[in-house]
Amino acid sequence: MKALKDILYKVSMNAVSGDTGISISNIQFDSRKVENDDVFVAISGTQVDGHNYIFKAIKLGAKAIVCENLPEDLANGITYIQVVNSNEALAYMASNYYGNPSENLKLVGVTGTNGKTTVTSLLYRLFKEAGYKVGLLSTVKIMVNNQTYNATHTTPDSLTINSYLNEMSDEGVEFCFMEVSSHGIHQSRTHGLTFAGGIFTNLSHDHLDYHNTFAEYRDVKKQFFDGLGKEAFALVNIDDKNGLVMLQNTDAKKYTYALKTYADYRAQIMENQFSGLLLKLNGNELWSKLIGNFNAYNLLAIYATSELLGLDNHESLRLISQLESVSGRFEYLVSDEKITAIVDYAHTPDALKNVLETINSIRTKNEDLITVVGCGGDRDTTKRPKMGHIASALSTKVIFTSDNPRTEDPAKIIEDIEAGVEPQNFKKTLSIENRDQAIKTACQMASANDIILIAGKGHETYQEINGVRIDFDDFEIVQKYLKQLQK
Ligand SMILES: CC(=O)N[C@H]1[C@@H](OP(=O)(O)OP(=O)(O)OC[C@H]2O[C@@H](n3ccc(=O)[nH]c3=O)[C@H](O)[C@@H]2O)O[C@H](CO)[C@@H](O)[C@@H]1O[C@H](C)C(=O)N[C@@H](C)C(=O)N[C@H](CCC(=O)O)C(=O)O
Ligand SMILES: Nc1ncnc2c1ncn2[C@@H]1O[C@H](COP(=O)(O)OP(=O)(O)OP(=O)(O)O)[C@@H](O)[C@H]1O
Ligand SMILES: N[C@H](CCC[C@H](N)C(=O)O)C(=O)O
Ligand SMILES: [Mg+2]
Repeated sequence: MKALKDILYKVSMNAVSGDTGISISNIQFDSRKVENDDVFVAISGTQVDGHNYIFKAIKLGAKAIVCENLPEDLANGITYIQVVNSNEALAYMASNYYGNPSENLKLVGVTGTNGKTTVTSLLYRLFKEAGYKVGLLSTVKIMVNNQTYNATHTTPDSLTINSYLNEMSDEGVEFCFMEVSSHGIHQSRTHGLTFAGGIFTNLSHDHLDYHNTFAEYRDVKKQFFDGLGKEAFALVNIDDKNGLVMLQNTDAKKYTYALKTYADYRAQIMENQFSGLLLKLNGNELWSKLIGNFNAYNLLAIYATSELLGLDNHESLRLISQLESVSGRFEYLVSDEKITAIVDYAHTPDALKNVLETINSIRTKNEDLITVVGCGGDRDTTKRPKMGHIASALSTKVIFTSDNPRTEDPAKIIEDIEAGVEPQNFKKTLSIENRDQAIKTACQMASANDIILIAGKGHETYQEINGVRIDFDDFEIVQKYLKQLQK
């Protein structure tokens, strides 16, 4: 049991009714999880308003209610706290409840449209190899040093974040790298955390269903940097024009990285091949097994962060050169018949363009590039034609297929993608709704030295159709068909 008034430290309150001296058991923001002596935080969401469940929470045993709007009839014996912002209140309460664990370790947040999983996961591995206890909160998985947990979100809710940070702190974890999504910032999931640093990778088209306009999306990302303290560092990619925007109002120490312009951390690409990248990085040579220009940015961010966190430069260059690609990010295999299959999580127009340009820059013109791609349902519909346009313009052949349709009709999603194909590229495209069959067809179409790119789902091991997740793994499927089709 914990004292409610201690949990409310820093929470901005408008009114209090009842006793805040009471002890509470747990914090809940979902009425369905409430048990005796809990405090229920009512949040107005995108689907329903948590305020409608206050009475239900009380029936299940809630002793205290935190809400933005007080109900008309206040129940006897219940403490009501009216707050300015329920999401922010929840974030402070979660942090207080777990003893402010973000202060016990060096927490680094990575934000941007693409590259967050790559940068956080590789930083996790780098610092582990350097001998530290490390934590990771990422799209792919959560790590508390050596313990693995499944991830449900890129940035979990504030209670979950603080619970993992608490476990990390108990384990003696010194560094934690976490992805900070725009949804996470907007819903204050990271509010009140003490960050040792923040990294901005890039900004391009995504999530415009949620944020309405690109400017709104950018400003949400900027809020993360506005919230950093003066002891923290803010490290931004200034080849992206939004990099400097992120630094405009931050108190943090400012650092920049770039390939194309002068910056604190800069690199030149000396070689870019299928076997990896050779970079000149702040005067040092760095060989990496990672592939593609965009990974040069990720490597720069990783190197800069390791220096800002105090790692020896030569040691970190040595360790970075040993890092392998992250699961589902440019993961590839070469079949006995010399067909290369690449599985990549590119699910935004920019990521797809980067990955296709990378493949085109390292393949010879007589090899075909066959792309299999779809778009997720219940997500930004405006990125669909853009992805259709890019895939058909930059590949020799394209098969449009289903991604995670969620509650949408996959055929309709494919139509949206096809709408972006320019007439001269029509003949390169075909559509096969069944993703398994689409991958099989790509394997049948390919001959020796051709490259198959399967984009959009990367590490995912499921396909979500109408709320049900069926087993589905792009990598396993392409591996299976390439083997089966061996002559
Ligand atoms: C659009 C979105 O971000 N939604 C998140 C949000 O849910 P919501 O606002 O829709 O919640 P709601 O259903 O309207 O309910 C409002 C409140 O009423 C409560 N409630 C509801 C029903 C009930 O019976 N009782 C009750 O108390 C709910 O617990 C909630 O507190 O808050 C929930 C709790 O934190 C999240 O789980 C949920 O993530 C959904 C599942 C989701 O799919 N989110 C995706 C879009 C997301 O967050 N993605 C980002 C980024 C991905 C990227 O960058 O590529 C991520 O960080 O993962
Ligand atoms: N720095 C980068 N710039 C542009 N594209 C990138 C970069 N890094 C990775 N990508 C591309 O974006 C895809 C997704 O990368 P990654 O998973 O690291 O991004 P993310 O920001 O974590 O995405 P999400 O928003 O889904 O969590 C990769 O598979 C690759 O195609
Ligand atoms: N974090 C991203 C992942 C998209 C992956 C893609 N496979 C899809 O399902 O749309 C999102 O939730 O928008
Ligand atoms: Mg991610």
